[in-house]
Amino acid sequence: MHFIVMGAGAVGLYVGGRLAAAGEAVTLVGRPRILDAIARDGLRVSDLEGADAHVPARALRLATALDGMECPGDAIVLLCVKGGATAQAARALGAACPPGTPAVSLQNGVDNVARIAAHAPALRPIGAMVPYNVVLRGTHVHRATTGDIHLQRDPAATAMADAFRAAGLGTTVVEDIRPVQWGKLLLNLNNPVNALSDLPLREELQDRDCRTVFAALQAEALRAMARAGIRPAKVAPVPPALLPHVLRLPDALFTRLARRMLRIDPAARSSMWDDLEAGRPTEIDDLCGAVVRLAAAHGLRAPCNERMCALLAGPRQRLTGAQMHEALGL
Ligand SMILES: NC(=O)C1=CN([C@@H]2O[C@H](COP(=O)(O)OP(=O)(O)OC[C@H]3O[C@@H](n4cnc5c(N)ncnc54)[C@H](OP(=O)(O)O)[C@@H]3O)[C@@H](O)[C@H]2O)C=CC1
Ligand SMILES: CC(C)(CO)C(=O)C(=O)O
Repeated sequence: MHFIVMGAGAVGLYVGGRLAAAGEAVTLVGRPRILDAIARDGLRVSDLEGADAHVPARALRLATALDGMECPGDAIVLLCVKGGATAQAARALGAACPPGTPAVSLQNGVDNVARIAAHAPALRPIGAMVPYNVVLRGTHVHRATTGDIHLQRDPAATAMADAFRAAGLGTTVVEDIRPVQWGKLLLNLNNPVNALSDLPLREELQDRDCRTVFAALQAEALRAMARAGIRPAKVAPVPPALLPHVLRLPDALFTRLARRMLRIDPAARSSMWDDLEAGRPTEIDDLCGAVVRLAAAHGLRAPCNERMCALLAGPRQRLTGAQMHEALGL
């Protein structure tokens, strides 16, 4: 198997780095600002449980574009770009990879498999879900929370899951990835709250004002999902329907009940915080925007998610939980 990581950022470098450390053939396709440093220093891959490996640059193939690249017949693409970059990445992959090449979306949101199918119809898109947070600092990627990667069942998924597990990437193969992706989206509704708060995840989740904003976004999403007949899978230690209730608990009770949820590296922040800090477009439309669209398609409105989309569309803001309450009209 030859893994092509399309989008060498936090998730792509973590997954690709672990596979390469286990001896798998890995090509990283990414930006010069990241790949030049890896070409010089190699890649360090670590996790919350203490795994720590150095992958020398010679164990990786590094490419800034797919043009002219020989795509092996046994290639598996791991698509790790942000949702807004999926269409362009899929078109480049479709032009470079043999028909039928599996393209696994390790992205957040619920729309990327359809985007791959629309922009690269000859590839075989496979849905997946990455539950954990990854922190990228220079040439060091660190998994800052826990959980298993979930993969849609597919003829290619069994061998892929074996390779992932052998590399220390806990993996579960599921019959239907859609409910899992909707379950993850419920958790990702914290991304804009975390990004606006400008706090590390662990601190932000210990702030009740921030948690109640997160809960309001989730409550609207749960209502829309129920109306649409979507039953989100349990991705956190708490069942989806109970999440907003647990988030609204007073701090002391929440901290006691949600001990597993708070098992987060103190430095970890959401991927949306990374984007805001770097001045890049965020995935707000794939998260809150998806809730707004689902609600609208089923005769509902999701006003808090609508306002969150508007807040993230404007200039960079830093808001306390109380200020977010006011901005969302809570
Ligand atoms: N970070 C995290 O902890 C988690 C992230 N996710 C999800 O995983 C996905 C990836 O997130 P993350 O790893 O944080 O993203 P990053 O922004 O860290 O990495 C994506 C990288 O891909 C690059 N890129 C984009 N388009 C191309 C292209 N056509 N060719 C080569 N490189 C390209 C980007 O460059 P540039 O910025 O210049 O466009 C960027 O360096 C997202 O959907 C995210 O929501 C899921 C779980 C956890
Ligand atoms: C793991 C989680 C939910 C929060 O960090 C995430 O998916 C992200 O940052 O995008």
